[in-house]
Order: sequence, then C-alpha cells, then structure tokens
Amino acid sequence: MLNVRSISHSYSTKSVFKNVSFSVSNGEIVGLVGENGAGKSTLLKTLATLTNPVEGEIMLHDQPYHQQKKDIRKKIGFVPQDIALWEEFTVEENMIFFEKLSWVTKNKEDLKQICQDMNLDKWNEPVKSLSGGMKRKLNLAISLIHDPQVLLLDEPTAGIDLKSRKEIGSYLYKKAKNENKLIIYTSHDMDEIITLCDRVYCLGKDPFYEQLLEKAEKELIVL
Ligand SMILES: Nc1ncnc2c1ncn2[C@@H]1O[C@H](COP(=O)(O)OP(=O)(O)OP(=O)(O)O)[C@@H](O)[C@H]1O
Repeated sequence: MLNVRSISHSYSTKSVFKNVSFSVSNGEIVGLVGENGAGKSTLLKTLATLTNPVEGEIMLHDQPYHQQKKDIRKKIGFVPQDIALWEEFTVEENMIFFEKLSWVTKNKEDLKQICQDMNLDKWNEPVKSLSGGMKRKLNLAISLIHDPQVLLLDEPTAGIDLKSRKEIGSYLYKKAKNENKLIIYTSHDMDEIITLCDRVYCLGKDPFYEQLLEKAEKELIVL
C-alpha cells in the first residue's frame, strides 16, 4: 500500500502541487491525468524518490520515505517520459548493462524472458534500429529487471502505434492483476486510461476530465 499524506512540491518559489493525499493498494492500476504542466511528472518523480516533497509524508507498506529511501527505491520501477537507452547497443546488451546497475542478479534467459513477455523479440538488434514502440517496451523491461513491487510510469505509451499501445496496456494490466503490482501511470490517451485503470487521479480541477470520466462511469479523484 502506498500512502501519500498532504505532500506539496515546488521548484524554488514556484509551487507545483499542494496538499496532495491519496493511497493506492497492491494490485491496483491508477491513472494520473491533468493538463500540461499540472505536475504529473513531478509527482511521479516524488513517488519514485527522485525528488523530495517540500512538506508531507509518503509511506510504502508503512515504511516512511524520508527514513528508508534506499530500501524503498529497490521496490520501485520508474520509467521516465524520455527514453534513456544505449542506442548503439543491442537489446541484449542494454538489458545486461542495466542488470549490472540493479540490485539483483539475473541470468541472460531471465532477462530475455522479461522482453519476450511484452512481445519485444528483437534481442540481437541494436536499439537504434528499433521503432519508438519497441524502445518504450525496452525502457519498461529495464524498469522490471529488479522485479519491483511498485511501477511508476510516465507516459509509457506516448507516441506509439495502437498495436504496441494495446500490448503495453494489457501487459501492465496483467502485472497488476496477476502479480499484485501497484501501478501508477500518466497518459494523455483517455481511452486507454478508461480501459485500464481502477480509478483516476486528476492533478487540479479540470471539467474536461470530469465530464469525460463521468460519462465513462469511471471514478475520478481531484488531487
Ligand atoms: N526541474 C525543474 N525546475 C523548475 N521547474 C520545473 C522543473 N521540472 C518541471 N518544472 C515545472 O513544474 C511544472 C510541472 O511540470 P511537470 O513536468 O511535472 O508537469 P506535467 O503535468 O508532467 O506536464 P506534461 O503533461 O507537459 O508532461 C511546470 O510548470 C514545469 O515547467
């Protein structure tokens, strides 16, 4: 269970979000929406321990972030908006490189299996030759190497074709429901959010999202 209690964030004097509280349980998949600049990436980075809230507290399974950051980091898989891969290396070499940086030891077959599970089969191809969708899948595969309990994904399906979007979506859904992972992700694709998510959090009041989600009978919570 992830518990967020009254957190606020600002960059120097500029406030990004204030007094945000929510909780998410294992096995839930939650969408995070809001207009450009609402603070979705900042909130995800805060949940990923990459930046600290200026006030408030976050707890993961009753462990407070501010006291046990290192331990908490091991339980989190974070996929940033920008793709960060070694373009000249193959998929295999990228997976092995990031395995070395992780806290776990996985053999080549385990790493290959993670890629195969999401239909990423270009194991021996250099990353530079992959499509945008394949690169997104590889970024996601890398975040799963240490088998994190929590997945925080910043627009994991941005700019990719419908087939890859659906593959990633159903992969994430299975991860949450079959493996009890806790997933929070941002997307501007509302069809995808409505299909995949148990509920939706919106950063800031926004009638556009309210109307859309009410029509789809999907629970929306304004943060
Ligand atoms: N490192 C930073 N330093 C200063 N300001 C920042 C920094 N990162 C983000 N901001 C500002 O904080 C606000 C929130 O940005 P953030 O990227 O979190 O929003 P977002 O909801 O993810 O936007 P988008 O939908 O465009 O990705 C924006 O006004 C942005 O300019």
